[in-house]
Amino acid sequence: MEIQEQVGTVLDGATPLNFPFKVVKGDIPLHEYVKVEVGKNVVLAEVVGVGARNPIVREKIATLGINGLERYGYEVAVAEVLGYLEDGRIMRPKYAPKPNTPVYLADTQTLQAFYKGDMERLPVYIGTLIHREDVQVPIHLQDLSFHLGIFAQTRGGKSYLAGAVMEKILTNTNFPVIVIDIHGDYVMMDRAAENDRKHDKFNVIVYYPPNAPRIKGVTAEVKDLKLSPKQMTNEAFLELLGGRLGEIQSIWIRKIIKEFREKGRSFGLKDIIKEIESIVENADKTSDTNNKLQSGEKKRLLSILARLEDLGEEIELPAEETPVQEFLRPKTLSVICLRGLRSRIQDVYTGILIDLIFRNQVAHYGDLKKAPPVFIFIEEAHRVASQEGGRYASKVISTAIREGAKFGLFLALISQRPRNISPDIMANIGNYAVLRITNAQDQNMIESASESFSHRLIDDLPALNQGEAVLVGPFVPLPAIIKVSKRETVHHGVTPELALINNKISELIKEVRWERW
Ligand SMILES: Nc1ncnc2c1ncn2[C@@H]1O[C@H](COP(=O)(O)OP(=O)(O)OP(=O)(O)O)[C@@H](O)[C@H]1O
Repeated sequence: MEIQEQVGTVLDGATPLNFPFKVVKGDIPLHEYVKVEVGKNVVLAEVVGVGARNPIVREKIATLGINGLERYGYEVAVAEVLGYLEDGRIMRPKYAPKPNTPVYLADTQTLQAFYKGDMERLPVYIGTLIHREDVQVPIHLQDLSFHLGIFAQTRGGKSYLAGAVMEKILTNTNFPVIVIDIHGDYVMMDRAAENDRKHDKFNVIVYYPPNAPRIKGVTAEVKDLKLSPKQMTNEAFLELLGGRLGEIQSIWIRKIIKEFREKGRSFGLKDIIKEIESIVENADKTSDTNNKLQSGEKKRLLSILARLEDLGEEIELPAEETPVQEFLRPKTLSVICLRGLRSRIQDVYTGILIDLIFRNQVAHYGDLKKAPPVFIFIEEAHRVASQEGGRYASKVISTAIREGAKFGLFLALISQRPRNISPDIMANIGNYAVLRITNAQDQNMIESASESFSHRLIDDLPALNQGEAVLVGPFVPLPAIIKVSKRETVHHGVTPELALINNKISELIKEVRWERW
């Protein structure tokens, strides 16, 4: 049994929601947890305001420089009531604590009882309370059915935290995880952080589109990501071509793709190019005027051809396909590495993959081999789920986030600009892991999208340090500010250490001079 440490006394003006108290011992930092008796219940509260008072030191007196007045000073804190426990459930009190009631520091045991993982809801632990490194905060994977938003400004620690959630899912459950990796932050997750050697906790497969630049030093299994035009919707294929196609041009493309589909054969980008070339050639050769192309028509086909050839220079769309169920193997992380591709291509790839997985989950719902529950993490979500309506990826994500959870599709959107995410998509995010954010528009977007994100928590966001996050939503027993624990696997998004690199370059320069000499 821990000894109760009184740190304050409740002052006048308490309500069931919050209460001021005079600090009687030590310094109480913001976000410290205290407990107080209300009736028969022990109520937990979080310190949300701290201030120093001294009734003697008024402005006039302060200028006189009188010694010894400090002893009349004291501190006052304000605590926000979190609740009390009844049969393991957190209840809100209906009464205020009485003035003059002692306020105690919440001991580890009490705090851990509030932040208790419910085994039925699959708890995993990614961090500890910021002032209490001995109190683990659970997040319940079951409640990721309300999806997750991971938001922070650049270098705030988003991908570090996302990787922590992924490694916990993969280590503690059999579910597959897919990450759309725009910057190559997750490609080293097959290695243990402690010794940089391969671990055997889960499998990691890194997929690159053919022709996409590859990252050096990857030790995970590497495969080609083969997406064929046959797997794509017409809309996705047209968006890959970029820019605005004329109506008749898109009718041509739809017609050609339809004919390929009807033949039931696999086909790639090259086959579509060949088909158009042969239409133009045959029309040129024929003497039958009915089969000749009008000059406008020929121009249109040639312009489509040029667009297809340009696309072929950027990416290869083979006739072969990577079967979507390959990404759904148990305990496997599929890293879809799109680093180095143009953002338009990255966005369409993201849309195609989410669409394929969503359709697979719907088609094979209930078949645990073909369509197990899957967690999908999407980087740069402000681009692919942006509010500039009508874009393919955004439409696909909007459908997946609205309807996917029923079919075992749990999404995590990662972004440094939540203000650009479509409000329709934001409205479907129930859980938040938010790190440091100073931009007011981003803060407003989060506050207006989330019922559980109080204004008080929003005010805390600019003051967070790197690696500190506010967790809010049904996936945590109570809102919490945590320090994200050290990663178990290697994070490839580490900020380059300039001093170290500079020294290495100096050595290289020395070596070159020595050789010349
Ligand atoms: N909890 C943590 N403990 C230790 N280091 C951390 C932690 N969180 C983040 N970092 C470090 O901070 C740096 C930035 O983190 P991270 O790559 O996750 O940022 P990000 O928000 O994804 O950045 P970007 O927007 O540039 O992709 C990295 O060097 C990472 O190793």
